[in-house]
Amino acid sequence: MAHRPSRCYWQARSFRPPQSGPPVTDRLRIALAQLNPKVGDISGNLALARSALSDAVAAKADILLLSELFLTGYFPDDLLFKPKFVADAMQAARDLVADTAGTDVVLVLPTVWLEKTGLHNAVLVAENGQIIATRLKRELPNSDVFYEKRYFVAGPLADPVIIKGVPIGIPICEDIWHASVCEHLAMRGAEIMLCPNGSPYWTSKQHVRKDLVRARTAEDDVPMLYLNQVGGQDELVFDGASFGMEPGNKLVFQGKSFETDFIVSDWTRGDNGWTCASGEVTELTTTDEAPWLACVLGLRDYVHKNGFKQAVLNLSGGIDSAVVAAMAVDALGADNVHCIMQPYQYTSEESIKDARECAERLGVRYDVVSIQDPVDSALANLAPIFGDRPLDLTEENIQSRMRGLLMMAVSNKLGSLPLTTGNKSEMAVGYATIYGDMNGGYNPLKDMFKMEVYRLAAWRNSHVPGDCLGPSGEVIPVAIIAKAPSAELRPDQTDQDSLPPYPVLDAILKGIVEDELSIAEIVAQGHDQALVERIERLLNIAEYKRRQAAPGPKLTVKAFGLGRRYPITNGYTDRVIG
Ligand SMILES: Nc1ncnc2c1ncn2[C@@H]1O[C@H](COP(=O)(O)OP(=O)(O)OC[C@H]2O[C@@H]([n+]3cccc(C(=O)O)c3)[C@H](O)[C@@H]2O)[C@@H](O)[C@H]1O
Ligand SMILES: Nc1ncnc2c1ncn2[C@@H]1O[C@H](COP(=O)(O)OP(=O)(O)OP(=O)(O)O)[C@@H](O)[C@H]1O
Ligand SMILES: NC(=O)CC[C@H](N)C(=O)O
Repeated sequence: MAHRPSRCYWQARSFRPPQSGPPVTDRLRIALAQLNPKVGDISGNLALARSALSDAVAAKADILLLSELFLTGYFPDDLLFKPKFVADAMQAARDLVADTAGTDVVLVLPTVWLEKTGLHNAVLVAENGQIIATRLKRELPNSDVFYEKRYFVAGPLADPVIIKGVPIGIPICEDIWHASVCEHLAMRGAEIMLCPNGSPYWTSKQHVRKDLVRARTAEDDVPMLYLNQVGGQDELVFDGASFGMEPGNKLVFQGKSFETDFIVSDWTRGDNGWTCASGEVTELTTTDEAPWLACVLGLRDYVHKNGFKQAVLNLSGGIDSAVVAAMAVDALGADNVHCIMQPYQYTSEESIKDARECAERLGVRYDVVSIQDPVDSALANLAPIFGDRPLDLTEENIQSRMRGLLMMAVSNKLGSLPLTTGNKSEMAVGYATIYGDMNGGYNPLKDMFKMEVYRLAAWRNSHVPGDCLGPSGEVIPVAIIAKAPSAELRPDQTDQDSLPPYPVLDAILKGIVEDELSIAEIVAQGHDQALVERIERLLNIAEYKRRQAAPGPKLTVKAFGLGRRYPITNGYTDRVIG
């Protein structure tokens, strides 16, 4: 059981600031810079940090905290294997440290740092142009989307750093997910904890973090300031939502979610430790708003950070492409989104009408490009090879591939980033055409089950969340939400010709993918055994498609991509024994 010091214990801690050290203060103004760094852009991130330092000076802050691995961005992956990259990041850190000269701000700078022991995920504490302390992350996360042990050496349990005479504990992100680091810091006299993070979003994460900090502050009787970064980075979205908490579950400030923020808080030492003059407590995002904002921020940053301004997508009159179009408008603005309807002989009048209506409501550029001639021409040219073989998926996939090809042509010519639209249910079972509708650079729905897509479409029709740029009102025509999903690749086709109803499919997939259940356990939930076995088979044999699929934002505890590494060539099948 974790050690729980009492207030008396707090007052009798073994560690006290040295008498010869800086004068002890009873007041601290602490600034947290909740920023959006770009991975690898060391000079751009340095400029952001310098601007934050100026803001901290202007705010008369005593301490400025930046987020984890700030100058490289979180997470730089195998860039860390390049000695020059590490050297450049360390030089930028030294340059930033030098900038603190002549200011009253102590900078707490998380950065990659090479020590005799190896490469570390570290924090430098800089005062008046000098590094006054270095602290090394002890708990290196190595599960799901994290693999820090591939790069870093773990640091030792360390003492607090004396900042303006106050012993401050600096646990780094994963360090607070285990009791021992904070417990040691408290034992050694820490009076305040400053925790820099690179903590990506997924369902309930904001509440999970609060629970953790509530536990640490209760165990150690020390307040904590939790700083997270913001922004999209390939498959991850960082949601910010930084906060401060005193022991006793007292939330003293709450920063913005999915937006940058600069939070200044005033702390005073009293008989019972440090307390904060409570600051602004912004509302946490709701269950519906959070995944929408994660998709919007992920999409916006993917487009902008990769040098694009505009996006293009194929708009079918179905729900998936309508939702992606709305997200793209929220992310980039209507002027920067281009939708293309590409009808073939199986495309219904209703789809053409619904696609146009959706585009008009969103205010985007909309073009209709028929694929009738190029598909028919391809089929005529292939006829000598196909002979008298019956029509099958081959002909359907040519339609899809023609649409993908033409969208890529528009992307090449106009310089817009192509978006793809396959939801998590489809991507799970391979219900998408490789090099066809799977074409595209980024897929906002990759980690969103189909029923969730419906739910969020209805929700977006009555909300314009956060800093979204799209119009208010019913941007997705209800006809699109109400109709049966269809790929329209042959007459009268619906998704349910090939798949079970989506509520059933999603429940089975959640069991297999997110909850790691066995087939027997899912059958015990009331699902048909033959169906569960079929879905598991489809899931496994579609791994090759997912491995070639566009990235998309992680929204759930288990997303396809970084955090779910399955073999493509895979002989394992779970079968109910008995
Ligand atoms: N292990 C492996 N490694 C690498 N490649 C592998 C492979 N196994 C098959 N393949 C290749 O993949 C091909 C099969 O995949 P693919 O060509 O995608 O074709 P396939 O998966 O057979 O068909 C596409 C599916 O997507 C559905 N769908 C739903 C909604 C919309 C759309 C749309 O397109 O708009 C499509 C459509 O109804 C159909 O069920 C094989 O012919 C083979 O070339
Ligand atoms: N006629 C079309 N014009 C333009 N794009 C199309 C057309 N048909 C399909 N697509 C593209 O292929 C994607 C896959 O089709 P799919 O049927 O899975 O999705 P959807 O039409 O958006 O939604 P739903 O599955 O609910 O019908 C679409 O999202 C769209 O990007
Ligand atoms: N950067 C980290 O150490 C992140 C790990 C931590 N488990 C989180 O998701 O917040």
